[in-house]
Amino acid sequence: MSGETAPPAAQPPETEEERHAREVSAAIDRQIEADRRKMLLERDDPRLLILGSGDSGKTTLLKQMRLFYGSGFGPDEVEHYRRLILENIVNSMAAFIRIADRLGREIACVAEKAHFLAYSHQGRTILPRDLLPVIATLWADPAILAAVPHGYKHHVQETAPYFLSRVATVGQPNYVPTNEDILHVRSPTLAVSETIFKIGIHNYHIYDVGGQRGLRKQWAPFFDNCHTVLFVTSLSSFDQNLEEEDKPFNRLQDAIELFGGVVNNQLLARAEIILFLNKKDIFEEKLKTIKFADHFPRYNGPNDHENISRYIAALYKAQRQNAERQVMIHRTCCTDTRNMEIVVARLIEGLTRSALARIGAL
Ligand SMILES: Nc1nc2c(ncn2[C@@H]2O[C@H](COP(=O)(O)OP(=O)(O)OP(=O)(O)O)[C@@H](O)[C@H]2O)c(=O)[nH]1
Ligand SMILES: [Mg+2]
Repeated sequence: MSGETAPPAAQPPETEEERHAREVSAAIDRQIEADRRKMLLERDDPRLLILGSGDSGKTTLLKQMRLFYGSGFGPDEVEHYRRLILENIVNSMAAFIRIADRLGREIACVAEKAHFLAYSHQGRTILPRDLLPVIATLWADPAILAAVPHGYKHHVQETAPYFLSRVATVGQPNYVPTNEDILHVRSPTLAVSETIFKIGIHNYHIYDVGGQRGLRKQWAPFFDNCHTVLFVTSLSSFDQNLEEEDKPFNRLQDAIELFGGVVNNQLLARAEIILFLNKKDIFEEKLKTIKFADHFPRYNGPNDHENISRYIAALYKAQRQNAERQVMIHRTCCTDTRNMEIVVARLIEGLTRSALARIGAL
């Protein structure tokens, strides 16, 4: 052996096809590496799931967060909400007329009733000018006002009086809904949405789901990697039944059982659980005329909101199989920006602390 190494055999030149394959493979490797880096970077982003039954205020909570941390509502969205407000006005007035009729209450403004009933809003994006005083007159009619407290039994949107009482203004063709109006619009969520806010050093990923019974099977894929569940529930639903069911089923009871499924779910075992007892404004108003014990006969305390909201909180907490599991509770009115500013600021402060602890920065 001379110790010399033989020169490497000459490589045949790369064909056009091989060069193309090599470039494609390198591009795939680069993409995989970019995805891996993105995943590592995003792995510690706080992920929040807003869960709860339909109409409890989940999307309204998200709207408040968008006002505080996002860029608010763009012109197309505002226009979308303007149209929904008009639909809400027409549908709820039609429902109140039906309820007044069913109650045997005679509507005094006969001509306005006939005018309204002859109107069809289908395919329209504005209300005719002559309809605005008609609706305003009907809204002041004692028979319609008597129908309002019965609206919830007939699934009329709770925020209907907010818009009906301002029909002369919000019904104008050039009306631009305010943020407060937008917070009051009901538009059921049908598919899960993701919103990302940059707050401090973190990108918060927030998922808003549809809470109606038929939509809850969409939730589970989002349980993996969820850091925090914001479970939104309506205090005021204690005297209401679910809309979608054939048999009457109490909405508060449904929400409590739904909470049990979430708090005991193994995939969420490490997630923080924050419970929002929402719609405290409607709740307090209802308790002036409705006895809680008529709907929850086991309750034998006074009919006041402090005692009853404590009782309702205990019903939720009793769902935990692990009694050590922490559940932070906020009593909220999600349509009230001043109330929510404080609640959301405190929430984000806590979540930021948890997020920093997760990456070992605390
Ligand atoms: N008065 C009052 N109304 C509220 C409150 N929170 C939400 N609402 C209203 O309740 C209605 C339902 O709220 P959403 O946020 O759409 O409910 P959701 O939980 O997202 O409902 P789904 O999308 O069907 O699951 C809207 O008209 C809101 O304006 C509250 O605290 N007080
Ligand atoms: Mg929603």
